[in-house]
Amino acid sequence: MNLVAGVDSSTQSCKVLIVDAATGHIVRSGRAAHPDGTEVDPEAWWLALLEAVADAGGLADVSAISVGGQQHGLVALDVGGRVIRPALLWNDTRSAAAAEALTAQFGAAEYAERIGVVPVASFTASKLRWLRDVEPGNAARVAAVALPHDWLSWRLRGYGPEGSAPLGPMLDELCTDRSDASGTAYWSAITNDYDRELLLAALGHDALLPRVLAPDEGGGEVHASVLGASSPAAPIVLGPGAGDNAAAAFGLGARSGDVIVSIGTSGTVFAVTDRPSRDATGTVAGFADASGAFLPLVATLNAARVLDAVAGLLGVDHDELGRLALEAEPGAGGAVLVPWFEGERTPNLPGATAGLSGLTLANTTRSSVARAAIEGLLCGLADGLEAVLGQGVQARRLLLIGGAAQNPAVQAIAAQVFALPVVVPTPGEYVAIGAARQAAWVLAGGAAPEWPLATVAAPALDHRPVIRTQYAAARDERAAALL
Ligand SMILES: Nc1ncnc2c1ncn2[C@@H]1O[C@H](COP(=O)(O)OP(=O)(O)O)[C@@H](O)[C@H]1O
Ligand SMILES: O=C(CO)[C@@H](O)[C@H](O)COP(=O)(O)O
Repeated sequence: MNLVAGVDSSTQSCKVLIVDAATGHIVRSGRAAHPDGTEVDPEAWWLALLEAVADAGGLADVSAISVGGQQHGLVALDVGGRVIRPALLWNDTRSAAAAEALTAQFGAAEYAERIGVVPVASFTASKLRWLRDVEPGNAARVAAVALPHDWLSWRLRGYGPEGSAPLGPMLDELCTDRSDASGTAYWSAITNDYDRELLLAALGHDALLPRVLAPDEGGGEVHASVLGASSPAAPIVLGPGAGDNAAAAFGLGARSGDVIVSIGTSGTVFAVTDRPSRDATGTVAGFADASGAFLPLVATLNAARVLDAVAGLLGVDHDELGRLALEAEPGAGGAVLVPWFEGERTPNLPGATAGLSGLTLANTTRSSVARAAIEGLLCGLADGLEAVLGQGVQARRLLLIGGAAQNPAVQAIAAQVFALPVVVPTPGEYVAIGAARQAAWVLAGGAAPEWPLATVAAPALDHRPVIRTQYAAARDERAAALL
């Protein structure tokens, strides 16, 4: 049996799957936690990757590996390959003003036309501009800019800071892929090239950027010494890797008619298309996918953690939160949670806070609050779905994935919020599965392997328009009050 490994270095944790390259069957798995916070020392991701690999039984019998990772995070490297400051993550909203400054400089329409995205706080370019404005000394030291998955792949190949990596700081060995490059806001999925003028506007000077590999192009080999005791007998081929959403689409084998809704730390709505999108409102980001196509995507900052917070407030676990929510009627008796706990990206209100409204003596109950939390989270994603469909995407079904998609109440309420058939794939780490599929593709060449997708639930369509109608009123009122 030929084994390949797929990694998901996501916001909250690192997950590793060891998979049969021929069938996609998962043979072993491992995981390790990431630190909390919106800025993280990348070394913590590296240590978590090594821990997750060990937890998965090592890579001694593995022939290829690919790394999927959270998008956009800024890993700024100096000339010696050292990380200049903790990485600024996609959910760090301090770069909101920087995003506005970049957009004002070129105009939203020009950004959309040139690179398919308009800057928001999450994108790497906005973080570089923030660095230049707020930490000019650090900005001046930037010799190369990497993303989380690029940097981890580089470390796997044995490169790294002088003195602590076997092959040293060879910055020109940094590689990335189309999907992650498209989340920087200085690489274009339309031209397949970096836009250096946009990089200069962000950072203030030029810097080395990772070489963008083709979807099935090998990105070197894992350096035996970085794996310690589990070092393999034969070389392990490294795939190009991908941004986590693109990796998930690849892992699901998404095709025309599929729209994916992922409820992890971020909430995302996306589809694989054969044409690039250009949304000058900036709501839909025109990213690239992991197969050579495109990935129009809407992201929200507030997703699974909305349920974590409300479960904590009610003093219950996720199962009980779901049970409580299903006790209340659709619409939660008029109680609405607009869940902008961490500011929001869609709509673009980085300074927003959450609000619970419509309370009466009748609906101020644990079950209504639990339902309002799930409805509010899903309504934000339903707004995202509308925007994706507005880009001409055809949708026949919605694939629900991510940590919170495993909750039966989330599945049932999704069938009430979305006016589309909802399908829940078997619970799984689809980002890591996509990375493993990419590794298998690079290893074998030819066409990408076809792995079957098992589904676990398909809740009957039960559309209840009241949920979105009352949410829209509360959302608009809250947004107006914040502006
Ligand atoms: N049954 C569940 N119900 C609701 N939320 C859940 C459930 N299981 C996991 N989660 C939440 O899902 C999140 C992790 O999902 P995941 O997709 O792995 O996130 P990420 O990839 O962003 O790290 C956590 O916030 C966790 O609390
Ligand atoms: O910012 C985005 C997409 O644009 C996020 O989707 C990040 O890629 C983080 O993903 P998770 O860790 O929540 O999976």
